[in-house]
Amino acid sequence: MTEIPSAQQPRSVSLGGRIVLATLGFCLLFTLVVVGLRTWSAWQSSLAVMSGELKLIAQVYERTLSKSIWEMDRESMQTHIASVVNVPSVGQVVVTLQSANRVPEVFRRTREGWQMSQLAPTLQTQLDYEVFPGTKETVGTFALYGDERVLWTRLRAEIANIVITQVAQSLLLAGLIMLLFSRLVTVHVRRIAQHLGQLTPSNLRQLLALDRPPSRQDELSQLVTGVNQLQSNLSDYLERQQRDEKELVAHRDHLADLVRERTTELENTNTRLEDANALLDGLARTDPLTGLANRRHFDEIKQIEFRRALRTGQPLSLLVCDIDFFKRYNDRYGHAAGDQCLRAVAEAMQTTCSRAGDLVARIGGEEFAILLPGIDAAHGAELAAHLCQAVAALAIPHQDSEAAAHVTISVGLAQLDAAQVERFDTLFDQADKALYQAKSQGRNQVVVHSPAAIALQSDTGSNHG
Ligand SMILES: Nc1nc2c(ncn2[C@@H]2O[C@H](COP(=O)(O)OP(=O)(O)OP(=O)(O)O)[C@@H](O)[C@H]2O)c(=O)[nH]1
Repeated sequence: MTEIPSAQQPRSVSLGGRIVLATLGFCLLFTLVVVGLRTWSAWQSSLAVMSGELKLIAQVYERTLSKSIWEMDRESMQTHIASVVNVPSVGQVVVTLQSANRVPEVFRRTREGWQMSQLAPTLQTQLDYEVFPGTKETVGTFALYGDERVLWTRLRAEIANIVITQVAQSLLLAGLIMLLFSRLVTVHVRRIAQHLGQLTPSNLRQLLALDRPPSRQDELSQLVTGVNQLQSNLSDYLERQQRDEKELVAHRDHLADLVRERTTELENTNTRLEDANALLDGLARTDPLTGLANRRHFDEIKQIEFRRALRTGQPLSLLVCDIDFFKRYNDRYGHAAGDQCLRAVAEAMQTTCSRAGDLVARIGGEEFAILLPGIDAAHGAELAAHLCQAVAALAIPHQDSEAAAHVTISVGLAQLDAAQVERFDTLFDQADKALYQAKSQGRNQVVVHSPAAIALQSDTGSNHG
């Protein structure tokens, strides 16, 4: 799960807190507007009250003042004017006496600190005295000026009242909204957040339920339905995925088994083929009668050893052997006996030249070639002599041989002279010539090729050149 680093996380402000702040802001604005309206209204009603008061004062004092003026009772008039100006809402009282023959006389009484104002109401009324019933005489005018300070004092008291009630009202409203929002929304949103935070693939089947009447259908119930639907879909999807994964694993295992079986089969087949190939290869390189290497094998090895000797400078000797008077042997003892003789001679040769690297091959009817890597002519000649002795030791009777009473062989030997010989065939010719020489010298002997054409006589009693 990817977590947002704390440094990048925005500062957490609860939804309820935002609602409260918004409500308080709205209430403040509302309070300002209402306070303004109510203040204007209070001012208007204050003006109306003061006008009413002035009117009432005028009604109360009109008759007594008219009487005092008519009766010329100045003292009483002054007393009345003084008592009028003592009424709190009155700032100034002006009484003007009218007389037909005289200049109007003005009596003015002003409250201390009062100033003429355009805002405070003013009331001017005519003073009439009823001399006789039904006969009225105008004696003067009576002007009352309201005191603006009283208006402001009253307004201040009213404003305080308005502000206190309005603020209390707004605070109560904000508190109520916060409480309702918390109970109806915030607590459930927290529950949903907690539920989502605890969700794991293993508890997707545990559905979300809010602690409130199920009959309540609103945005929260839609959210709960959506969350549960999402969980259900996710759970189904995960189950399908797990099932598919299991099937996939089973298929994979089955496929692996098949591949293993097939591989084993192929390996067995390959092993059998390799064995068969090795067998065929062996057969292709083996002389079926004697079990020695055949001509083909000899031709392969001779090139390898020839090149190795040229490269390393190690000596390489070649023996070419031939059974003496073998035609006569066949003629006297029969072909099967001839085969038996060939097998016995071959075994004797193989036993004598059994050093690693020696190669004994049957290269013709009764002709054999022996490759002796690392062996020089002197050592090779000794080995050839041992060969002749080994064949003689077989004591195979040969009545028609002119060389001995038993089967004998003649051997031609040549050592590779790397300075002179460039092809193996040359070495073979040299050994073959030495063999020819051994034959012509009476057989049953070893002849080593050399310019002097040395012939050695074997221990069998025959001559060696
Ligand atoms: N039994 C048998 N005889 C074979 C085989 N291969 C060749 N021969 C015989 O070997 C004889 C070789 O005779 P020649 O080449 O005249 O030589 P040789 O009689 O040994 O006389 P020299 O070599 O001069 O001593 C032939 O009679 C072939 O038939 C074989 O596999 N089995």
